[in-house]
Amino acid sequence: MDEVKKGLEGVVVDESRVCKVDGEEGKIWYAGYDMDDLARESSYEELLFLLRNDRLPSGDELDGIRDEMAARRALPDGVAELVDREAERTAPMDLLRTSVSALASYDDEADNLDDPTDKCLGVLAKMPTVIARAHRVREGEEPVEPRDDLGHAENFLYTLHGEEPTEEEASAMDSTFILYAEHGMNASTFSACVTASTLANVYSSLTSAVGTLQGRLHGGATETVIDMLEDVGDASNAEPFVEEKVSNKGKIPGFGHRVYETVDPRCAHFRRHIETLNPDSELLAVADAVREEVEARLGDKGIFPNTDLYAGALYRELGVPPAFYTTLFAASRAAGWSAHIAEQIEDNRIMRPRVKFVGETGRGYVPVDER
Ligand SMILES: CC(=O)SCCNC(=O)CCNC(=O)[C@H](O)C(C)(C)COP(=O)(O)OP(=O)(O)OC[C@H]1O[C@@H](n2cnc3c(N)ncnc32)[C@H](O)[C@@H]1OP(=O)(O)O
Ligand SMILES: O=C([O-])CC(=O)C(=O)O
Repeated sequence: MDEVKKGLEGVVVDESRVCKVDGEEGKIWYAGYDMDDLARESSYEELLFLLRNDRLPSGDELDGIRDEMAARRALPDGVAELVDREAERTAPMDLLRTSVSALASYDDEADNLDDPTDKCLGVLAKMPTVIARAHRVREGEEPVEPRDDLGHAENFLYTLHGEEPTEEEASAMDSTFILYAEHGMNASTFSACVTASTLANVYSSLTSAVGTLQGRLHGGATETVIDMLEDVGDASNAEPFVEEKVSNKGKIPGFGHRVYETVDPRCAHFRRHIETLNPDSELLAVADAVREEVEARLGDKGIFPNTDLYAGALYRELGVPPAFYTTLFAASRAAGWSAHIAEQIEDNRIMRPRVKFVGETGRGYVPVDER
């Protein structure tokens, strides 16, 4: 009864139709569809439709969700002002979290839970706008308003850089949104579900999730990986770097996963896009060299690359500064958060685990002047 499952390892909290992660085989299925196929063939908007409706859209339905997302990209004036005011001094993930929270103030029916997915899509459409705007303000550049004739990923790069991306760049960006979109009951999704289980509004649930993704054991690893690759500097330094980490029992960012016993299947997609955009990427060479050393030393222990190993190197090729990497992970994962929030609300029971009490009882209270 009182067995403690530290880190909730192996605990099954509910049923879900959203995503199957097969950690033994290294496969991901989004609503029954192979993630590998979707990452190559699909678009983020199509995935949003799939997660919402449990089926792929017709051509008209796909146009419909694209138009709907595009129409919801603009920020309320108050949130645009918040971003403009805070972007310089506030870390991007903190600002994204605060902006998601602030969006509740501009929804007259924020607490209405009749169609949580629709409300989440309104937030999800705006997250890239917040990110691009914050980046431009930090750089001392004029914000670029979103365009409704561009897809979700293409529009993000357009608002970030002020010019339309190439087809390869837009396709790589779209892939990153798909790759990071969903991954079962990970920490940030769990956090969203705990908040949703109290019947809090979706702004609260999404804000909880953004906050949870920030940590460097979860989404924040996208940024620590880049710091590590830059510190290593050259592929020839990978061996002594990994040797030193292993002998000091240090954790190497971008490796290890609670679910995978093999390489994370998303790595290959991030990697192939880096190769397409820049076959001479030095960061890619360093990441590959570190990977080879880690697999040789820790593969027996089940330590393999996770999705974050190559993500930063790809974001770099797309011109995204490192401080914004985790915000893009959040903007992508919002798809999964939304789907799980909807499932939670549809068949809800408040989340309320227990802790095993190991403290004392019966301590006699002594008034302060007698201590
Ligand atoms: C999108 C994502 O969130 S993916 C994960 C992103 N996070 C990272 O890349 C950070 C580095 N990785 C880690 O810290 C962990 O692997 C986590 C947080 C992802 C998973 O943690 P857990 O499932 O709790 O594994 P735990 O930390 O207990 O590690 C188990 C063993 O593997 C080792 N290990 C786990 N990850 C690593 C790593 N990255 N480098 C070296 N050793 C590792 C641990 O030292 C531990 O060894 P021990 O049994 O000898 O003490
Ligand atoms: O599933 C997890 O524990 C971590 C995660 O979010 C991911 O790998 O995308």
